[in-house]
Amino acid sequence: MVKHVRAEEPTSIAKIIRERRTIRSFTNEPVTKELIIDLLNDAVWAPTHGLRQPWRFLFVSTDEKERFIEYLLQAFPNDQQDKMRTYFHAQASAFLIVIMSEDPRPKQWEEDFAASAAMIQNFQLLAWERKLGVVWKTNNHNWDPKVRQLLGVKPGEKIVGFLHLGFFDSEQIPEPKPRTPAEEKLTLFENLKP
Ligand SMILES: Cc1cc2nc3c(=O)[nH]c(=O)nc-3n(C[C@H](O)[C@H](O)[C@H](O)COP(=O)(O)O)c2cc1C
Repeated sequence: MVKHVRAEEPTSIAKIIRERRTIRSFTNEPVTKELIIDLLNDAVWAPTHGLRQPWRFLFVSTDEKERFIEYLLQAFPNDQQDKMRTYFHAQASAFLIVIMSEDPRPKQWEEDFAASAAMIQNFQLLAWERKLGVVWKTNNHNWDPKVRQLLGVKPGEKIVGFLHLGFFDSEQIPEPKPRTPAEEKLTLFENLKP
């Protein structure tokens, strides 16, 4: 019988899950569509109820970044454009926008949102393995009708993640933010007091 004992060394999956950090500063190495398609073709093996695969993607490569930022700035008031230009330039080398189709049925909506999040985490872990850093951004502009329109997000769709991407320097990985041990959030049935 297989015993489910903890290995002396973390498995490679546990290692990557623990080591992955949100990365906010990137090198100049360009991010190409070939790499992103490769990563996404693994990430989409996430669980998805009813095999609905509710996601689609908009990718902006490093080569297109400058033109994309100027395009997107149209959505922002004049007095915010300089700030947003600096922000987008400084905080991404490329962008991947994950768009989910919104099922009007609440159960299916939740399942689809959960599947999209699982797929994004797959992507983040796969990217980490290739030294491609990710910040999963949920800034207010993800809900802005002007941003949605410029990005071709249709009624009945939502932006789940505006991912800022770029290669990272292994010497400059942020310190981990320790997690609460699961035991502190775990109730054993023997102690359950409803
Ligand atoms: C759904 C979601 C939304 C997030 N939105 C943002 C965001 O808008 N801006 C940001 O800087 N980080 C964002 N993050 C990244 C978290 O801040 C980050 O995961 C957290 O600080 C823990 O750091 P770590 O990923 O390095 O462990 C988001 C993460 C998730 C899962």
